[in-house]
Amino acid sequence: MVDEESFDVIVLGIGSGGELAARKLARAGLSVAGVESRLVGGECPFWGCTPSKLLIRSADALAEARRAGELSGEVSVTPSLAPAAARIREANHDWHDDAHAEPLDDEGVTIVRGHGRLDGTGRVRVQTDDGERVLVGERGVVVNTGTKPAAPPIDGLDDTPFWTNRDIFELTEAPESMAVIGGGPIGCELAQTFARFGTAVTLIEVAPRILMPEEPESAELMCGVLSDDGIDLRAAADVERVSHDGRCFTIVVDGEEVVVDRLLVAAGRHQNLDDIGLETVGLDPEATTIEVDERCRAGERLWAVGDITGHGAFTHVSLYQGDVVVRDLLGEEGPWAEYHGVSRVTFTDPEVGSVGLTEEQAREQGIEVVTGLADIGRDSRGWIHGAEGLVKVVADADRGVLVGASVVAPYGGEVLGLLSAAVHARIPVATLRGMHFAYPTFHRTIRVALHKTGL
Ligand SMILES: Cc1cc2nc3c(=O)[nH]c(=O)nc-3n(C[C@H](O)[C@H](O)[C@H](O)COP(=O)(O)OP(=O)(O)OC[C@H]3O[C@@H](n4cnc5c(N)ncnc54)[C@H](O)[C@@H]3O)c2cc1C
Ligand SMILES: NC(=O)c1ccc[n+]([C@@H]2O[C@H](COP(=O)([O-])OP(=O)(O)OC[C@H]3O[C@@H](n4cnc5c(N)ncnc54)[C@H](O)[C@@H]3O)[C@@H](O)[C@H]2O)c1
Repeated sequence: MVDEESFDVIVLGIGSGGELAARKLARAGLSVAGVESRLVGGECPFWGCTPSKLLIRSADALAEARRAGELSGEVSVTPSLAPAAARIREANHDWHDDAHAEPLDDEGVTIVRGHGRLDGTGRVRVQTDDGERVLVGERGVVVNTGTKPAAPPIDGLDDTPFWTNRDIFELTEAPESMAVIGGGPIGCELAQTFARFGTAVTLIEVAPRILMPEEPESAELMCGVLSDDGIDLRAAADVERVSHDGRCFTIVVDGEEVVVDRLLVAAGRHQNLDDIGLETVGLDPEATTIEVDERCRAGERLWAVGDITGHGAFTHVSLYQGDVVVRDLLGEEGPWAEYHGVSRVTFTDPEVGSVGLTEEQAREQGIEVVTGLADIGRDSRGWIHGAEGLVKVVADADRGVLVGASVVAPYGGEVLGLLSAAVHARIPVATLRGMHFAYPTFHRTIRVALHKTGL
């Protein structure tokens, strides 16, 4: 019989939102235990956002240096992954989580290392290296178990030493050649990055286009950009078989053999829900998401945050939901979660940012849609910069507000800020059109797109 340990709140899985919630709840005076089987902080700092954005920053510098030839005179560029690799190790302390665990410890959070499973309402059973512990959360349990890379069912793949995001950030040298399976955000960001470091990249996407959830105009533009980066891009492609001969991968795509040194699989994520005891709290263990209400409640004394809730697999969504849970557990009056203005940015060059609904999604919802599309390259700042890009706005003509928008531009994620505010706060298009837009900025192209809606 294991003694039960009592706390106010148990956080099961310490990803972005769980880390934030544990810290804030402990600071507010609650007793909190956090259960973590790998590294405190989760995917984002160790195998996700931070290392990928560090690599991208270095790759962007290479691309900018190469542009000097046409703008500023000759610059010779000899790419090396070493500085980026060193910055990644510096940022994540060689994959040690002290920088995340110690601040929690300082706030009084008890960190329990091991695999946790729900064990009925308000209870978590943890398998640690030293045996089992049973934690009881008097006020409840917050689940934040996140995702792991998924391997698609491709013949032979499992028998090969393919890489995922858990491997690629440990590299100190760029491979000579690499295939990337999956043209989502991870695949596109890393395909472009490695191409700029000199790797011969083949990017393979099963869907009709890359970046499928984005506007077709954004995806089409990025298809051209990635091809200009020298990437062999194959969309609507069927990967029939993968094999490895001890040295090279052979990937059979649409009947043709692609032979490469390395293979990165970025074909989606698997939610960590199948072994966390969902059945003990009346939830379906086969489910791919945990359904939550506007307070992120998933059941009796049960909350869920992050990728597992299906409201966007982004760090900022997990953090946003973490704050909602903190407010609910502390008895505050809200604000509660809304998802009509979730923004997302794929950090390719140019960046692809979007918020809210695409045109197609808005039409599917029966909205009276009008759109405005503007070319960044034809506006002053875009022309000066030599940039390719676009702004597309999706408006509800009946209500006179934007329900979605996309930006492809240098610093597109920053340009998106204004459009995110517009969608989130339902600012009338008429008000936006009456604004001042500084000249010459990239965000000034929003003015043209708004004009084209006719609203
Ligand atoms: C390469 C890459 C780049 C990305 N770039 C961006 C980006 O630029 N911007 C952005 O917003 N998002 C980005 N993301 C997505 C982002 O990383 C996730 O959305 C973010 O980490 C939030 O995840 P989460 O809070 O759901 O949990 P996670 O970060 O997945 O953490 C969950 C934690 O729970 C632990 N855990 C799981 N099961 C158990 C269990 N049973 N017991 C104990 N512990 C458990 C795991 O070990 C993990 O530490 C990127 C992802 C990848 C892979
Ligand atoms: N900048 C960011 O915010 C950022 C960056 C990276 C990842 N993320 C998050 O992480 C999540 C996971 O990213 P991801 O890119 O791995 O997944 P994803 O699900 O977004 O994209 C995976 C892609 O792989 C393709 N695919 C699946 N099976 C395939 C096969 N057999 N052959 C070829 N292609 C195949 C899919 O059609 C899809 O386009 C994303 O949903 C995103 O929310 C965010």
